Amino acid sequence: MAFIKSPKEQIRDFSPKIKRRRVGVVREFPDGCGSHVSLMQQRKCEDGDSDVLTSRNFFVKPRQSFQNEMIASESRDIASGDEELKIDAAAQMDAASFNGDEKAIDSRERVKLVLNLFHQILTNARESSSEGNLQKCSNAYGNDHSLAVRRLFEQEEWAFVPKQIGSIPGVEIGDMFEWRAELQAVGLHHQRICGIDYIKKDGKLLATSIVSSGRYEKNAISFGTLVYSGEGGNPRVGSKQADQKLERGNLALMNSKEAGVPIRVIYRLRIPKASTCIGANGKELHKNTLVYAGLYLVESYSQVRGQFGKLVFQFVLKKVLGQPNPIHENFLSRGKSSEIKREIVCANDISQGKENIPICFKNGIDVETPPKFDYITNVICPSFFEAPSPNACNRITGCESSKTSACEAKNGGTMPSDSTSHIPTSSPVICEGTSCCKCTFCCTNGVTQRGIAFKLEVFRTKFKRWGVRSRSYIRKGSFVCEYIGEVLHDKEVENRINNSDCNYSCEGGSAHFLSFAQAGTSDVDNFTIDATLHGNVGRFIGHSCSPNLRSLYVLYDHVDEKVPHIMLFAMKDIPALKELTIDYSYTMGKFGMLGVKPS
Ligand SMILES: C[S@@+](CC[C@H](N)C(=O)[O-])C[C@H]1O[C@@H](n2cnc3c(N)ncnc32)[C@H](O)[C@@H]1O
Repeated sequence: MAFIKSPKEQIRDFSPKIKRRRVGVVREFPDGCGSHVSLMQQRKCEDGDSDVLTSRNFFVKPRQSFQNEMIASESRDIASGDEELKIDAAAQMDAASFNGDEKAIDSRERVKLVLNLFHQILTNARESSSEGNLQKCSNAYGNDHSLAVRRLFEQEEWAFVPKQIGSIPGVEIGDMFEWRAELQAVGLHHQRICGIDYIKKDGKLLATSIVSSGRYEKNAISFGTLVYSGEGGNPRVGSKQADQKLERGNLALMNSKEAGVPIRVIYRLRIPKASTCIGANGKELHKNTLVYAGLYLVESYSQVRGQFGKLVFQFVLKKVLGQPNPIHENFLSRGKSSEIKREIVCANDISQGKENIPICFKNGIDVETPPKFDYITNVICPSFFEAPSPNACNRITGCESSKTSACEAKNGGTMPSDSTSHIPTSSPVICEGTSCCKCTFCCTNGVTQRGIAFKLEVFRTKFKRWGVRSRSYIRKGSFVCEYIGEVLHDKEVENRINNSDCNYSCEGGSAHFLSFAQAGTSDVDNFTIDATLHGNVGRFIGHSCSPNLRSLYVLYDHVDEKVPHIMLFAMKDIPALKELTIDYSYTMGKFGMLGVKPS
């Protein structure tokens, strides 16, 4: 478990360096929540998270065998006359034949790399298609996706994952894909057209994975249960109307039921036009997205008369318990209007064009309209605060890595980020590349400076007024938003609350303060961010005892650790439409939210 810290390390990371003087306001959160969080509870919060970045061994497959399998596998999709023969050849290749040199690669990184390579190859192939190359190859291999997968495995032998039963290392529940070829590239499902994939083990066909595409009669109604129609005899996918036979995929599913073998299930979602998702490859996905939903067991099967009067196999699959839902189930329901559609959009963009991505306001509960406040995208510093001039930085010529740069030195010798996220770090403050670096935007360390990258929306909750959620899947570690408002001395906040008119007591008792204490500061130097009158989407983020966001202190436009930017990051993978929450308590991440008690 790469990033789970020992209790000692957590104390070092999170405990305030100074004892903080309390200001005269009271934190407000549900009973039993938000009070002192013990270390064990903190650990539980973090442990509850699936740590997908565990290293596993990865084996390299010999070139000859994977090529045979690819040829057999693709031949089946292209459906030639001697299909049966080739299927058997493919099925005989099972996970056991997977031998070769051993190479330790982090499995999650491997999956990301494979997808990147796949897209790179696809792009290159498309670019060269003007010269007619792609056309020629497309004809030979099926289409450009097949070609890209094939080239990927030819060029990068290690990338090939043979057909196997069970989870694929590095692929997580909720991972999203745009094309079937991507499933093939990462080893989730090797069939490009057929919904059922299988292997032959000890002379028996066993299903490895299925893609529920909704092209057959029965649709998924929930992630817990999938009613899946067998293959064959479906004119909608080009075959002749006929009774389905207990052979190939159908036989494999039946055998898997008898053997109690788990099957990977991939759903094709019907994502409403207005929403977006971020796929495992970091791309924004729109509709027909494929999502990996986890392992399922065939519970029963039967033969029923289908809509064309022919016999159809129906398999009922149940999700293996203990696995999370990959995404909001509304995406599965079709035909009837979902909760999401019934919501009224109160404002299309509360940021009024100030954010990269519009932030809309939705209310499906009552007739309340959005509260009024001034939307800002930069913290407002008090008049007495003078942005200190950054320390001399030796990274002045551009993006080349320099072990001695001020940023790296401040981050303990490394940059704790890749191009989209910050990895957990023991450094209390992350230095992202100050203005002196002159490479703020091209460096991978400029994660938060690029602004909000997910389609966030403010929505009406049942019990705590407004909350924030994302319409897209957020991967663990991703930057979500900054908490923005006016930076004030605690004393000033206290005054504002005591002398407040409606501004600090209206909005149903909601308060919008976030206070932080820093090492080496005196009481006089304690600051609070007040987002009551001026703020951003962060002011609507609710409290939870098991939050999905955490804060990190980030410096980029100055180096004054007293007033860092408070950046909120996903501490776990967050399915689309799940409410985003932070822990308001003081003990997590050295900051706390102060709320006014509702009258
Ligand atoms: C930063 S605001 C969050 C946005 C707020 N819900 C709103 O409608 O503006 C903090 C306030 O939200 C409410 N709140 C946040 N999380 C809550 C929770 N888990 N249970 C009840 N109220 C909560 C409290 O009124 C708190 O003072």
